[in-house]
Amino acid sequence: MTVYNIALIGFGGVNRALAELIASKNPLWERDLGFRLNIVAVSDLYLGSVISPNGLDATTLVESKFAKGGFSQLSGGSAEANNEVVIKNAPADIIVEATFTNPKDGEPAVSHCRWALEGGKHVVTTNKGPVAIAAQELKALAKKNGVRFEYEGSVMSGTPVIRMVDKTLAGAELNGFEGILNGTSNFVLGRMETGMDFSAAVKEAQELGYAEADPTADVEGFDVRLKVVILANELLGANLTPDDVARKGISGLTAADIDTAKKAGSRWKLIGSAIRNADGSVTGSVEPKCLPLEHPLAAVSGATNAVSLNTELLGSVTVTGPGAGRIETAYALLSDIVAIHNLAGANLKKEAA
Ligand SMILES: NC(=O)C1=CN([C@@H]2O[C@H](COP(=O)(O)OP(=O)(O)OC[C@H]3O[C@@H](n4cnc5c(N)ncnc54)[C@H](O)[C@@H]3O)[C@@H](O)[C@H]2O)C=CC1
Ligand SMILES: N[C@@H](CC=O)C(=O)O
Repeated sequence: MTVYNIALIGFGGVNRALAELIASKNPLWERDLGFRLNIVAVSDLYLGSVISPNGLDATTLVESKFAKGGFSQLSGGSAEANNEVVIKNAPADIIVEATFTNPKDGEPAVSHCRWALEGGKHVVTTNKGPVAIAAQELKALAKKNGVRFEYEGSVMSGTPVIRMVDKTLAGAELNGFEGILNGTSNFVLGRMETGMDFSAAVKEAQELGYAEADPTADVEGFDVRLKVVILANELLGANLTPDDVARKGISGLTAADIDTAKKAGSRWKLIGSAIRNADGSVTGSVEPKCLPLEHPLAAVSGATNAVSLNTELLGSVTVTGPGAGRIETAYALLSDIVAIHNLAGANLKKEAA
């Protein structure tokens, strides 16, 4: 039986959801995917950190109501989030990075990824910071150390846009994309259409686990800007940084704007896009657009995301699916681990007794 030892960095909505899945689905994964996951360490800013070489019980981790610093109660635990010690010293095959996204410089998550890859540990992450800001460096580091840096959940949560386009649209000649890439802002706009106030709608998105720790990132377009950078660099071969992408969020939209659009048979959406220019350069942008109801992105509601890919050979191909949510995003981490598992010659497989 193949067992992957994993260390969770950050134990908020997403990594907690992964632990929930581990608690209930390991037997299914063993049967259908050929591996099970064993949590050997967790580190969280609020809860502290713990290393348990034989593995922590996922159900206990999920069900215990730990107070601040509560991991100190566990054997091998500390009230401090000793991320560096955990990443470097825990006997993990895979580091699962799901701390806050820092849209400015990606830190400290970039360092978390660096420490892991330098130590020959795979990284799977839903954190957009390291991917948008340091993907080239981290991919090169992974290659040098014979491991993988995987980040499917950094765009559109568990909806497999990065891997799907990479694998199944190869050769279709992608010229650009436009999409709804932030679940929170789409959810908020939908709620405002029903008459809900902006702040109440943001609060609801936070309660549902969609929003960033600071929801300004969602409603002001910073989150979409990172996702445009990730998709443009990954799928269009661009070399954009967040500062290269023009950005405008939805906070300036009033109830009257929403109402006027509705009466005109249209709907406001926060659109992230990128196009390849005639000279080969790529331009990205984030802005609210008032779309006619017949537009393919106009009907995308709630925390659902969608991206229309403009290809030379197929025309427009639209991928749609969950764009946020705890379990949905934890699934992205699982899909990254499946990708690692499926790689021929992966040297991390361990035959348990
Ligand atoms: N929730 C969602 O729907 C999605 C989230 N993401 C990204 O996944 C990551 C995790 O998201 P959530 O779990 O929803 O966030 P969250 O805010 O619920 O949890 C983040 C956790 O990380 C911990 N943390 C923050 N900085 C830390 C540090 N330096 N060291 C150790 N722990 C630290 C916090 O204490 C918190 O428990 C974020 O980067 C987010 O942008 C990506 C796609 C979808
Ligand atoms: N806060 C983000 C979560 C996923 O990246 C969103 O709402 O889309």
